[in-house]
Amino acid sequence: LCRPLTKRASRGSIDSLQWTLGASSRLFSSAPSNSHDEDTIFALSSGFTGQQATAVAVLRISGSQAHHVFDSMTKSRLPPPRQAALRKLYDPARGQMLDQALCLLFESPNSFTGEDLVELHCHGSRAVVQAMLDVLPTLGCRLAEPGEFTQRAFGRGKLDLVQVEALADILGADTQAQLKQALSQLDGNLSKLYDDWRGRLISGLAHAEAVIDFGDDERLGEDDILDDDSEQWNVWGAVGDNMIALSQSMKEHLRDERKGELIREGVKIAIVGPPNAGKSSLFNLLSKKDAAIVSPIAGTTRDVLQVSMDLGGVKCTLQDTAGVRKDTDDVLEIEGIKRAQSVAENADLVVAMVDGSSGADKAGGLDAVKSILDENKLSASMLVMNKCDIKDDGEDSKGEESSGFGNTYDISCVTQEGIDDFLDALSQAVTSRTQDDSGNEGAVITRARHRQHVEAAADALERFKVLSGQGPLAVDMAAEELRYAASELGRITGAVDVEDVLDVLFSDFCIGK
Ligand SMILES: Nc1nc2c(ncn2[C@@H]2O[C@H](COP(=O)(O)OP(=O)(O)OP(=O)(O)O)[C@@H](O)[C@H]2O)c(=O)[nH]1
Ligand SMILES: [K+]
Ligand SMILES: [Mg+2]
Repeated sequence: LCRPLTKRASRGSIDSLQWTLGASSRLFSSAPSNSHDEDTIFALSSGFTGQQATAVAVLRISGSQAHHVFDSMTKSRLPPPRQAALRKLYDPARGQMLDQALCLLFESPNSFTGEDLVELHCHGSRAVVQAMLDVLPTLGCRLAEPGEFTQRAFGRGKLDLVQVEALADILGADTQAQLKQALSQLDGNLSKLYDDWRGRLISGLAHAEAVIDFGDDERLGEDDILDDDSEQWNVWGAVGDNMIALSQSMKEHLRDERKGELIREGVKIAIVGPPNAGKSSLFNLLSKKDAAIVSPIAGTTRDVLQVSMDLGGVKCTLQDTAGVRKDTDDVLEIEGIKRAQSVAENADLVVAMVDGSSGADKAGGLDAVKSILDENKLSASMLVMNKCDIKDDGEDSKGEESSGFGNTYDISCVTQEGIDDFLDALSQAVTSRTQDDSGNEGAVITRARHRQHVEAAADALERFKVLSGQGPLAVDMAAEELRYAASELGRITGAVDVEDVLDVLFSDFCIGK
């Protein structure tokens, strides 16, 4: 943990967090402490564009010398911890006043980093910020690497890895749903679930260690061990049942339709349909931007366009695609269709749009859309019949070909007829894909990284299930699966530590007596 972050990530702390989290979790495990980590660091923690002044600029100083650094800049006594105090700040070498700032002092371990920490709420002008950045390095501290404050918080156990991720998500949140989810994760909801599961695995493992080390004649809770039905020694007993129940919980946790990940990453909505259906018109209408070119020429859109939008508090990525036709030799068009198909395949929600006006080839349009969607995508899609403003009254806009699609909506991008209803339905579809009605209190998987580890742990428990039925000779191997599952969960929160097993062994089973 204590090695410096790469200089590649130099654009501020969020970038570096992303980079760090993308790297191997081993980075966080148990690197030895070095002098780099003992440095007292400082950084401008509030946003500063470098162009425009802000009312306030917050500088943070963290490390063993933080209070000393602050002390040397003021000519009055240090304020008590956690109490805001107005102080004049000086360059001690020249005696020149730098600013008058609101100052906050935190004492280790009760600070964000867990170290002694000082926050200076200065005036946010370029001159003040520059003066502070010039003077601080002369006082025995150095500029922090991106993300280094958070890295120290992790190293001192103030945050676990899942909470570090949550912090990055809070800083990157665009929508209320993202924010709510990240705040719940920072609060420790997800960590608690994984820690709890890991605790159960370690207990199970401790039981196995006991059986292995002392043999089953040690009477490790005789009732648990004797299997009534078979009248054989069942080495796992209730512990085995507990592990199997745990594997059920994990499987349920994984059956979440990626709701948490969808909230975090955004719901991908693809608009697909034949040329000239009005896809780009709808794209512009929904995104309230003139982002896509609209024209009566079929084949106007070639590339995939996308915009982010907020639908009912959920982040969505709306994608416009090239028109799809079944029979074409045009190389450019074929490439466009290929891209449209790939966008549809990767979308969480497909809006299939055809020209529903009188005289339009609806059957051909619907047929073309069907040719690029698989059955699941098709049945979950929303079918939009556009241009209802130029449709004869009473004419049924859709024919038999619309069977297989999801609900149908008649709209006009020109008169905006039917748009409100369609938008409501779209919002609802997005919400139903992201709302967690399991009552899980926010303990949902938010990243593929979590999913991978939980899946690996669940797989290990499946193997445990088989091995645990194979009697005393397989205890070793079954225990190994529990160990593996526990370490996979430990990797999620960054807490892998084998000593736990021994701790539980002696505290839970009292074998030493
Ligand atoms: N009357 C009427 N015309 C529409 C409506 N929506 C779009 N149009 C017109 O239909 C034509 C095609 O619209 P686009 O939005 O470019 O259609 P597209 O599906 O993106 O077309 P490609 O990108 O070429 O596949 C344009 O002339 C639009 O002005 C509508 O609801 N009613
Ligand atoms: K067009
Ligand atoms: Mg278009």
